[in-house]
Amino acid sequence: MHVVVPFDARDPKTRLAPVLDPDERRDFARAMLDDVCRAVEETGHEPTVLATAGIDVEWPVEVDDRSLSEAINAVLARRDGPVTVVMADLALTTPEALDRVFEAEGEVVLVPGRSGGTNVVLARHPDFRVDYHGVSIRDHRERAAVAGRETTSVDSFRLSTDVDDPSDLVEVLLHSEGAAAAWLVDHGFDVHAEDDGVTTVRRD
Ligand SMILES: Nc1nc2c(ncn2[C@@H]2O[C@H](COP(=O)(O)OP(=O)(O)OP(=O)(O)O)[C@@H](O)[C@H]2O)c(=O)[nH]1
Ligand SMILES: C[C@H](OP(=O)(O)O)C(=O)O
Repeated sequence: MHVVVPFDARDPKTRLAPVLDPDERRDFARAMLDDVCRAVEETGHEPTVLATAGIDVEWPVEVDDRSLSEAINAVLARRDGPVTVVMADLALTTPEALDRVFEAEGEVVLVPGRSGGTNVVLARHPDFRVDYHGVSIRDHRERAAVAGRETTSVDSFRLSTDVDDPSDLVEVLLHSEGAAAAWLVDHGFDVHAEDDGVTTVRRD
């Protein structure tokens, strides 16, 4: 299985700017990338990082500075067999969660992200192409349906939890033991219960 992990190496995780400065966002994004790639590796597949610029990681890196969808579609167009795309911000990923995707049947297997995104795509049909951003889960289902492809959804808390906004950091602290969670702890983040919900605080 060809497993691609797309990564914005230049200015990642801009939505975390309220709580992390640019260097911290890069470091935290890299920690999440490491967690995702390691989980992929533990399933027995080697991840390829599809990055917007050269980066130094333990896994093969392909550099493509086109938009996310263009870069992924170029991979889908040139590969013969099935391709899985796993987003690099799935800090709660485990090998077991990924195995559920690899074992799911269907020509197109999708894991929805919260708020309309598509966190994992397994494309077994050679004609399937992605269209990320906006309500991409709806767009991907519609594309598959129009083409008469069978779509399977995998319901996974771990894989549906992408880390986009500051409120998502609670999930990393509570449910991950990987590099991203360790990075947050090292940088003073902690879970904090308030009257109106659970959030994070950052201590000096
Ligand atoms: N190769 C590639 N990967 C991208 C690109 N844009 C985003 N990604 C990656 O695609 C995944 C999902 O993207 P987003 O959730 O929007 O992440 P992001 O762009 O780092 O975050 P924001 O700046 O907050 O939107 C993450 O793994 C990103 O690193 C791109 O233009 N090219
Ligand atoms: C790339 C995008 O990610 P989100 O912005 O939803 O996290 C999507 O899944 O379409």
